Amino acid sequence: MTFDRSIKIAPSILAADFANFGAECEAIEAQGADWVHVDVMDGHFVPNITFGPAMCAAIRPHIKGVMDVHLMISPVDPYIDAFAKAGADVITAHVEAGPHIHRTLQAIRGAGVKAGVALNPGTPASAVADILDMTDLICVMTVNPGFGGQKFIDMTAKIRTLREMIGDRPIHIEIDGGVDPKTAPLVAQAGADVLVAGSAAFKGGSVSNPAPYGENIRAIRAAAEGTYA
Ligand SMILES: O=C(CO)[C@H](O)[C@H](O)COP(=O)(O)O
Repeated sequence: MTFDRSIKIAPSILAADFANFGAECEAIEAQGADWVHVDVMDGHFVPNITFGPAMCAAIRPHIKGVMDVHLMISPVDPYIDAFAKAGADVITAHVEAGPHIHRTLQAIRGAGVKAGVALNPGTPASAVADILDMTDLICVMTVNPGFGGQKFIDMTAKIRTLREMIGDRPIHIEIDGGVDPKTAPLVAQAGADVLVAGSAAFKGGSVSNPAPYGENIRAIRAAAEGTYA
């Protein structure tokens, strides 16, 4: 996985057909997704339960590109090896999920995986100031985590602060929650390069009618790149 700052669209399979994940991953990639985002929720750190490492391992053969695993779980450390073995390219843990984010990031990189750290809307940019050199991605939550389809919370000031703090380090800024063609330009202009989109990416389409996925992804990308009419 090489680093670049171009806009990457990462559809969240939280909005896909839960009975058909393998085919959904293939369809969304064929329609232009750059990364596939997998939202792991435990019913403890967030009030919803989704899937675990076995599901990630099952969909891995259906994803050609980056499998981006967002852990909304606490504790995190006992599960890192399982998600790494499942084939994650990026594993992101929340800074709020425990007292030892430094140890968690070390463990993720130690497993040979890119290490991401996520910030809830109520957590300031300063929470990652001392861990930048061990971080490959900062996920700025623009909803309170737990569910898809929520209203976008404006975190553009935080994104700008993070971009300044990062300087020339090779760290992605990922935005997660309520990203659509209206909100994508705000976060891209502020300095984000990875845009997670669930509802806005999958809306109107299906495995048997995937063309809307492509239209949705092209609209979000064009908006982020400043060409959306
Ligand atoms: O992490 C998440 C929720 O915790 C989802 O990835 C996020 O909400 C994306 O869904 P949508 O684009 O529908 O808001």
